[in-house]
Amino acid sequence: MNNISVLYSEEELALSVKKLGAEITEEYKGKKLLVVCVLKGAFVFTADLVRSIDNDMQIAFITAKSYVGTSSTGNVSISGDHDFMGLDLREWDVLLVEDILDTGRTLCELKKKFASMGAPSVKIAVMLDKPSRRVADITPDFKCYEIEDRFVVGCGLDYDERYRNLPFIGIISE
Ligand SMILES: O=P(O)(O)OC[C@H]1O[C@H](OP(=O)(O)OP(=O)(O)O)[C@H](O)[C@@H]1O
Ligand code: HPA
Ligand SMILES: [Mg+2]
Repeated sequence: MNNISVLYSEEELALSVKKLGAEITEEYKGKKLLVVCVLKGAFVFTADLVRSIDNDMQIAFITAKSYVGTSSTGNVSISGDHDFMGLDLREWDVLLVEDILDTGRTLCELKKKFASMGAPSVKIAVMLDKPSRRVADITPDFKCYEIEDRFVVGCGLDYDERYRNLPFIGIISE
């Protein structure tokens, strides 16, 4: 059994997400916003964040996977609906929503992909940023928290597919 200690409680996270939502609302006033949720990890954060953004928007989903246990394989596999509901990406300002920016490999790949489809802007919103582990040159445009190099779980984040349902962000130790 793993030990999990609370890093951010459900209550503090909710406040932080609301604040971020207000910031994003300002940024996208008058723009055509396409929010892209990066599955699986971002499903909880996206559901909370979009309800704190007071703009017209559409929401799409894409799947990206590169971790086994606590290790990045270094190989990001992207799958899912690449048609984006038939939208012409050249008309949409894209906001990629992620649970965590760690080495940066996942978001680097995704940013390139959406830019290559002609989106006028591709920005990044993350719940957690772990800059000390970065190998790709990428920074978040919007973030709730910057964290140290610890493996975290909860609110969508998993350890071998477990703990995504925890309502808080926790640090796991074996
Ligand atoms: O910055 P990086 O080092 O690329 O790490 C961040 C990515 O890793 C996790 O996804 P994972 O590959 O574990 O898949 P999951 O979303 O299904 O959990 C997390 O949800 C991010 O998508
Ligand atoms: O700290 C983490 N926890 C869960 N998944 C992750 N994917 C990258 N970093 C992490
Ligand atoms: Mg993920």
